[in-house]
Amino acid sequence: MTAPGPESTAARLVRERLEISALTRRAGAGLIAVDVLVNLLLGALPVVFVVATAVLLGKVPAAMAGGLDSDAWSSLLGAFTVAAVAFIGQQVVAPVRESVGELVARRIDGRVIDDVIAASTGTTSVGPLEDPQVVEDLRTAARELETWVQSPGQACAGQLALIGRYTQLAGYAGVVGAVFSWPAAAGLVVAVMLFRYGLRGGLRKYADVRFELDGAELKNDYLRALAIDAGAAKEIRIFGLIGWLRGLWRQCYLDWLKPLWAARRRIYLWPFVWFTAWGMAVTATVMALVGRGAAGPDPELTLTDFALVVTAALSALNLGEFYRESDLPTAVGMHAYGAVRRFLARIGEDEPQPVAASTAPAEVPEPAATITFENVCFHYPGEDRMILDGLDLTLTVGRCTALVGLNGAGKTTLVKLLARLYEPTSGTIRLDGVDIRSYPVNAWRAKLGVIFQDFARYEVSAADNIAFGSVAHLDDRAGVAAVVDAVGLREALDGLPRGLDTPLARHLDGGGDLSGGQWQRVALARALFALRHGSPVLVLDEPTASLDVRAEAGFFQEFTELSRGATTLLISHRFSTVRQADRIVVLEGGRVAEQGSHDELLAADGRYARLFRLQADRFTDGTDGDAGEVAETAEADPDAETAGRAR
Ligand SMILES: Nc1ncnc2c1ncn2[C@@H]1O[C@H](COP(=O)(O)OP(=O)(O)OP(=O)(O)O)[C@@H](O)[C@H]1O
Repeated sequence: MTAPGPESTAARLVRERLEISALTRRAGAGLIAVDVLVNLLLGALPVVFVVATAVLLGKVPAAMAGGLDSDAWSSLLGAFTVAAVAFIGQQVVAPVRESVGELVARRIDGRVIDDVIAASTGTTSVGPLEDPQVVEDLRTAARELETWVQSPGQACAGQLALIGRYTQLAGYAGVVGAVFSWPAAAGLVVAVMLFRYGLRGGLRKYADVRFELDGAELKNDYLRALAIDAGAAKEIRIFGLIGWLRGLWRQCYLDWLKPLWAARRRIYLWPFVWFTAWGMAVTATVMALVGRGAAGPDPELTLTDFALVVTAALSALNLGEFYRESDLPTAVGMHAYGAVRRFLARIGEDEPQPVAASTAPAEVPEPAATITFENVCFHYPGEDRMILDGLDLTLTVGRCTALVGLNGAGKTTLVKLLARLYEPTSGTIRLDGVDIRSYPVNAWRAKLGVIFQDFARYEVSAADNIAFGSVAHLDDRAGVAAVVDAVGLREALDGLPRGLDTPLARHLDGGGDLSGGQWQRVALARALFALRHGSPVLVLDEPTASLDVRAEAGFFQEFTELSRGATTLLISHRFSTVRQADRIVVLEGGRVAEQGSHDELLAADGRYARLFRLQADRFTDGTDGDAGEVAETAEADPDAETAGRAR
């Protein structure tokens, strides 16, 4: 199969317009009909006004001569009424058109946002959301959708607004053709379209350049957010990064704008001169023809006709201008929609295919004996390096398995595979002998309560933050209160303005915030809540990293009690936590290097024992007790890094 060649500009323009037309349909037939009608009206009314005004002028001499009671005066009044209605009608319809256009744009953007959200949240795997190209397309689309200025919806509304402008042009050309000459009318249309072609071509190229510089614009957005967000505010001040940040931001801003300015000069100047010259030549010819038609002893045109043709021709030529409501929104909005379409197309590409249904039921049975990783290999999409390389591991149901290993050994990656956020590159994960991929993914995930190292901190009430562990039981206040007590959060939450109902974000009305360790307890409570509502497999990635020494010491004892009967996978660098697990697994080189109980591993005197003793040596030197870090040892021996974080 040969790869498709580059698309010609004309083909791209046609394709983009067809895509936008197809998108426009999503505003709904009724709303589109109203928009088209309003645009037709807005296009016709100025033409009616021009004709009525010219007719009015032509009737003035006869009306003046005939007096107030004459038919000529009545006829004058009739023309005046038509002109007045056309004029007032324009003033009334113009804002209506704005509103209807805005409604069309918002409705379409709402649907596009729905699509984007559905696609982002609908993937089985999180892989596509970490693909740099997908992320960039999503950010580009989101930027235009959030500002509502040059969004896909605005492109649709802008395209519909052209109906008004071109109706007007057709009306003026019709007047010139009917009253004077059809070739002159055609010449006017050609002149206007030449102006428009030059202008829209320039805008299209400008939009191309703008989107080519997307990377630079996104970098600017990042630096601006970095400067004003609270997240990095502390470090920026303490490390004196303000000057660096300002300088970099200024540099990035110029790196983005300078090519844009240069392109703008290049894009607009010569095409503008070229098309304007042609447009003016055609215009001059038409006007000369009109002048000749009105001159001489036996003119083709009466005075009224002449006034009408000149006004219509000049009004038509005015339409060669930039259309504020249409040109830029269409040019940029179409690009934004291109980004949306690319995002929607790519996000589905890496989706794992379910294995053949075999004999597995749609419901996931209660784990009975084991969860096994069989010869599992895995590398992240787009990367060659194997993170897991022939991993064989058995988790015994109802027991606690601790997973240890150096930073980057692949512990969190293993959890992602267990939760089917990624699928193994090869190998299989089984529940009691059945490939977990043969179950519906959501049914499988409902069996898990996973708290990652970087667990989510939702800006909702404390109660919901916990109850999200089992969203079907969001109203179970007694259950929430029970796990709050279990993880020792009662006092901290009672101290918040609205207790359990306090939104956990200070910028929200009546909101409050928690310390890092308190947030970690919220995450633990979420896992417990999941467990109590039917998720028998608990995975805790660094559950004690932010707990104080006393809380950490009590953690395991309490948690064993609370999670009795659950299958627990515990990842920790703290050996005081790890040692109490039923089984400990050391991960190294993408495989299990050692496994056994704490005593067995110490007796085997292997890697675990060495790491543990490094910690124990520190522990027994009497200087910093259980809370001591093995910093010096870790620095001296990279192998000691795990132990260095163990307390
Ligand atoms: N989305 C990703 N894309 C590419 N590589 C990744 C991705 N996430 C993690 N990695 C890489 O995979 C390797 C294993 O990471 P993982 O987070 O599983 O390690 P870990 O054992 O949990 O480490 P730590 O103890 O520091 O938490 C690391 O080298 C990391 O850089």
